[in-house]
Amino acid sequence: MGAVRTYFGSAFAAVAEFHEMLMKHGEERGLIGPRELDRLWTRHLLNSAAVVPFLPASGSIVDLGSGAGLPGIVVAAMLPEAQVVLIEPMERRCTWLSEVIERLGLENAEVRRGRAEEFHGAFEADAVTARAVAALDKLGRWAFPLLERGGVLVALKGRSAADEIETATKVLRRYGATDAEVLAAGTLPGVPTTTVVRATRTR
Ligand SMILES: C[S@@+](CC[C@H](N)C(=O)[O-])C[C@H]1O[C@@H](n2cnc3c(N)ncnc32)[C@H](O)[C@@H]1O
Repeated sequence: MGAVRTYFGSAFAAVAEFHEMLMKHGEERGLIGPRELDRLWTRHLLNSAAVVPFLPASGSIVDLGSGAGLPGIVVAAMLPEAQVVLIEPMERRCTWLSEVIERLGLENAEVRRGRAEEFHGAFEADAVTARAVAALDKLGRWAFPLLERGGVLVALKGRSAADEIETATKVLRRYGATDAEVLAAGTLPGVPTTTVVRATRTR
C-alpha cells in the first residue's frame, strides 16, 4: 500500500508540476494556444495519460514529435521504470523539454533533437507513442522502423482513427502490423472521445 501511495504521489506531483509549467510559460513560449489553458488537464494531460495502460511498464519507449511534452512527459512521469526518449525536431521545443525533465527530476527521460526518419536504425524500442504528429500512414512509415519486432505503435487519434487504419493498410502490412485496432480508451465530460490506436510490428 505504501509503495502504491508513493507511486501515485510522485507521478501525480510530477504531472501537476508539468501542468503548472505549461500554465505559466506555455503560451508565451508558443507551446500551447491561449484557449487550451483552461482545458489543459482534460484535453491534454488526461488525454495523454490514456496511452499508459497500453505501454510496457518497464520497456524502452520513444515519443515522436513530443512538442510541449505530450504524451512523452506524462508517460515518463507515470512509468518511472520505463526509459523514454522524446524525439522533436524543433530546437526551442527541445530546450523546453529538457527544462521540464530537469525540473520534474525525470531520470528516465531524455530528449533527442531531429526528425523521426533520422533515427531509423538507431532504436529498437518496445513502443513508440505519438499524438497529433501525422496521419497513420505517414506515422507508420516514421515509427515502425524505430520499433523492435513485437514492439507496438500506440497513437492518440481523433474521430478519424478507423478511417486512418484503412488508409494505412499498405504500411501496416509492410511491417506485419495487421492487428491495428482502435481502442476507445474513454471519455470525459465535455471532451471528445480519447481514441488510442495500437499496432504491433511483427516484421
Ligand atoms: C501538432 S504538434 C503535436 C505535439 C505534441 N505531440 C502534442 O500532442 O501536443 C506536432 C509535432 O511533431 C513534430 N514533428 C513534425 N515532423 C516530425 C518528424 N518528421 N519527426 C518527429 N517529429 C516531427 C513537430 O515539430 C511538432 O512538435
